[in-house]
Amino acid sequence: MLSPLPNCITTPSWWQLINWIADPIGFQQKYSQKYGDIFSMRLAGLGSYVLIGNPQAIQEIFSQDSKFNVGRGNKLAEPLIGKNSLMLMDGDRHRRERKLLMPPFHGEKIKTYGEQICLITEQITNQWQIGQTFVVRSFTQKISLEVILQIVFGLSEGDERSLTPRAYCYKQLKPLLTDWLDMTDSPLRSSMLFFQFLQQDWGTWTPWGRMKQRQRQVYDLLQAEIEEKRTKMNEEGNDVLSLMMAARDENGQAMTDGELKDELLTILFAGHETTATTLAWAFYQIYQHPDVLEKLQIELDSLGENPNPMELAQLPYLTAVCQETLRMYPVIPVLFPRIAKSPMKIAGYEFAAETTFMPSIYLVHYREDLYPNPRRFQPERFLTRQYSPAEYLPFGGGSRRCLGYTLALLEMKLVLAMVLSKYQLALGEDKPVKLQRRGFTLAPAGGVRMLMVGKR
Ligand code: HEM
Repeated sequence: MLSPLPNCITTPSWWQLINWIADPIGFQQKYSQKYGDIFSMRLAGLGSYVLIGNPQAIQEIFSQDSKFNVGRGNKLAEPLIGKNSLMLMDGDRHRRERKLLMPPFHGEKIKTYGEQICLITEQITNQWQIGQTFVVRSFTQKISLEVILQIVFGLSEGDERSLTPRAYCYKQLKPLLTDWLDMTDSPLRSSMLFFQFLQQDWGTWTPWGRMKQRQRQVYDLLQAEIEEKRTKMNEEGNDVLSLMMAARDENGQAMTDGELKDELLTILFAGHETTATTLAWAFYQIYQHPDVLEKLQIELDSLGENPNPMELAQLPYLTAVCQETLRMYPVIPVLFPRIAKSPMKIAGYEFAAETTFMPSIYLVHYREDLYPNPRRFQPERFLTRQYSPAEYLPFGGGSRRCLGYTLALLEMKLVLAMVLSKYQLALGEDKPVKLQRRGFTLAPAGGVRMLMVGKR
């Protein structure tokens, strides 16, 4: 017999939704203390979700991937990334699309991006002045946007004197994208993503109208860029867009312009904020722990001057610092919702078809039994213990595992390595930095203020 959903939160569903939007971490802390590592919430207008912080149950979900629909559960993101996004696909279509998109993000290809990431970091940090304070999240956001524009979209400033169509597109896209993403930079402004009644396009005097206007402008620029690239298909093409345009599925079909544009936006949304925010947290933790900073600098110095990016990426302590940052600060606190296609048993409970499960990265990453003193930043734990995919899941798992995790990790390591080996920085403020919702992600409120003390 089917059981009712386990451990249902009893407050009204509209109240649960408001609390989920305002503070998803506080929400999960409160109810996991009350109900344990599996409980159910009801979000008004969105439905019921079973939140799971139990690694065995998550392992059961990962190992039965094909029994869930995931794309359908990501419907909330459709107004931002378009209906042709990988994130909204299921079944064979999802498998085919992932196969098309995967090669530029893995294997040999990824190695070629290292030099470019180092160059971008150098160009942006060269602008720092001694004695200057800056918001570290704005700086990491500049880097990660530049990485996406150059490596994924294949755009760059080019020659200032002769503004080519590509350089024009780059110049227009940069402020437009930043502006667009900043439209959901607080819980209140993010609420339009969750409440359908706020999604009214009544021109530029409504927040949603402004959002849609920016989106149309971005789509027009991307369309122009795709057409321009198509005329030069034989000449260039080390960027992800060129590789996507050249890719063919097993029936010899190329991606349509609509698919290309939606996938570019998906990559932008999935890859830009996430990496920038995680890097900001890494700086925050490293500069709060002088012993961690010292160990990192000794490790980096051991490679001598101008080390190869791939050597940097393999440093064990630097890797552990990135892993620990991703553990403590999951930018997306829960994985994509998994909707059961048919009745199923998870963790001993019988669930009906259409039950939606949300594996919680946050709940797993703060388990005392896996991570003793979970509130303490301790990179060493990753040097002494191995974690299974259901015990450590910053990039999700199974067939939906983050497409860009190799690029994200490479970018994190190289940016940290470049900055820590060249500059002396300090935190600009003593007070603890809190988490704040930014769209679908969680970011440091205020962005982490830092001071440029000098060069090393
Ligand atoms: C620190 C940075 C990042 C974090 C923490 C992160 C995390 C995640 C998580 C948790 C998921 C959901 C997985 C699941 O439900 O099982 C995901 C999916 C995804 N990520 Fe990332 N991500 C990061 C960077 C990136 C980058 C740089 C890109 C691309 C350049 C990217 C592209 C994607 C895509 C396309 C998906 C959807 C995959 C699918 O539906 O098949 N992410 N990411």
